Amino acid sequence: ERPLYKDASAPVEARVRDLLGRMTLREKAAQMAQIERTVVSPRALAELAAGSVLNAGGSAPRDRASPADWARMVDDMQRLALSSRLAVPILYGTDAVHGHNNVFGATVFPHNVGLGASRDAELVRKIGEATALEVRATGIHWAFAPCVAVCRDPRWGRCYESYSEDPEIVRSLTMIVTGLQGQPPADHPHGYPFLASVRDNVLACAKHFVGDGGTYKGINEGNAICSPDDLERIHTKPYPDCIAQGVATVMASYSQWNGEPLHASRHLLTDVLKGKLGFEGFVVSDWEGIDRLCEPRGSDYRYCVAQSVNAGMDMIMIPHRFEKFLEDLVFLVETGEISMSRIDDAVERILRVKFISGVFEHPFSDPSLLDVVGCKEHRLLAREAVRKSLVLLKNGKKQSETFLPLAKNAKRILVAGTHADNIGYQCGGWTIAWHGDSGKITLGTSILEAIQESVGVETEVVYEECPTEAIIESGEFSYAIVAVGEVPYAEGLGDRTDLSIPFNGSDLITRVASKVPTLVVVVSGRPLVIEPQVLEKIDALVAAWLPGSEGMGITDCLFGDHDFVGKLPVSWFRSSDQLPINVGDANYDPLFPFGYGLKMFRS
Ligand SMILES: OC[C@@H]1[C@@H](O)[C@H](O)[C@@H](O)c2nc(CNc3ccccc3)cn21
Repeated sequence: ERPLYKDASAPVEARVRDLLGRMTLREKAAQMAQIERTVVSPRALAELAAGSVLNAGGSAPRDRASPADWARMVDDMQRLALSSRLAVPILYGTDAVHGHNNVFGATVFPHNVGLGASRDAELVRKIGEATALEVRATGIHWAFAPCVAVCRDPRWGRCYESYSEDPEIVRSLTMIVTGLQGQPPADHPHGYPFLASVRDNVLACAKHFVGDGGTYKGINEGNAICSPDDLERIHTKPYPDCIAQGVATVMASYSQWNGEPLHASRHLLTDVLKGKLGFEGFVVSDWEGIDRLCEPRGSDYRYCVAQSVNAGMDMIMIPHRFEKFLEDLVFLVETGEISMSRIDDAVERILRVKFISGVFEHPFSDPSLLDVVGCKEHRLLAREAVRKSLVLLKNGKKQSETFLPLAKNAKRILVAGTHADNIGYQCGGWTIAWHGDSGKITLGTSILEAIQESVGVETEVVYEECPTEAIIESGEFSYAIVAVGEVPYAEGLGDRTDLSIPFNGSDLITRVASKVPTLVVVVSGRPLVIEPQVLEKIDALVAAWLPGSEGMGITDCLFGDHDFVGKLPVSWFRSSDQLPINVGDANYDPLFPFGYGLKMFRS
């Protein structure tokens, strides 16, 4: 008769125990494996029954794949998994970290640093809801979000993935977990994974546990050197809030704490996260995260597997060497280096998440959701998020005068700069490609397009990415908007000690502002150096962070339809040699302090 684990009316823990009891050691080891979509095969899913699949940043069924292409791909994989001996469905995971950013045409929301400037937990929850729907539309069950790093040094290439340098802001914005997963009932058991609706919600992943944003000099995958108190007070701080919301998974950090790699830290993964904080979901490694436990990377894989699994790692994001992983893990258990009780704990956690996720009852995608990807309602939400993320840093050269709002019916305006007409630049990393890209990489509205859309018919908009002196001088412009900033980057590619405005942005600003009243919009993942002699020349300055696809959110404020509400979530340093500089430091002397943000209108 029907095995208990297939009975949806049975208690989850009974289903877990029943299924676990039926599994061979190899099947248990396979459940602990997460493989990349390009190594999926009938052997991997139907024969060996791998537990999970992911796509790396930028890895898609094809160029500009449609939501239906994505859903078909995931459903095909699921069909293979369901043909395995015990028919345990896979969980498919993806980095939907600012919308469903791998998918062409999906709504691209502001990156976390901009949401930190909004300080709006309810907005962030709604973004989670919208993102969950767009992810579900493509048949995907699990988002590797939110990143709850507390970035303490903006030289870090992942600074923009952090909501703030202030752990309290990060904590409040963990509300995205409730958006992604749904709201747990009041009596939901503490620490237990939760998913409200298999149709509308996706599993979340709090990452990267712990101290990813606290490494020395912001070096990516580096070493966080701090006391246990500081680790808890700053970096661990957001995790209890994620756990209280029923977060289903936690991803381990590539970084080390006082020299100990997180991927091999029994103290932090087991004693703290699972013990003290009571986390009952599962811990997943980062990409080849266990390989980094030996030198050369992955050379002694058996050692890497033993160290991480014994530390409390439950699922390994391998992502390619699946059969090597299987072989090593089975060997380690058979030789007693890893106990069967540790394996059972890991597999119980994985099965628990699969049962509460509803994937056993609803293993396939819901085609009725397909039109939700990039829908108008979500784009309006993203536009609202952009508005609320902007920080007004200067408005007028003298105390009395104000420069913004800009006139919509000006005779002639100059729009200039590398970031004025570039969707890729305004989306930043983790968009379509892993480290992002330049140009029309997805659907959206550039700053220039938003300006053209916002001004009156009589207004002439002159766009020059890099205007000549002649154009600047002869143009008779009412005012100029200069959009400059950083090109997209991800992870270590974004580690930088020179935080001046790239492409000689400061020179362009000076050339234009010397002749024309000028607003500067900075599009970046972090504060950039603005020299005093440059700052004094410009009439207004707006930090736009990495706003994503909805450029209209910027002009909504520039032209006065909405006031600015954003406040700096990070300290705006004067120069890189001040770093690290965080609110609360002694001799705190930023150009603009944490929490700073002007309004246009007297409220
Ligand atoms: O995309 C999966 C994960 C992502 O969720 C993590 O936040 C991030 O740390 C992450 N990085 C990679 C790939 N990293 C990598 C770095 C250098 C060379 C090749 C891959 C994958 N992932």
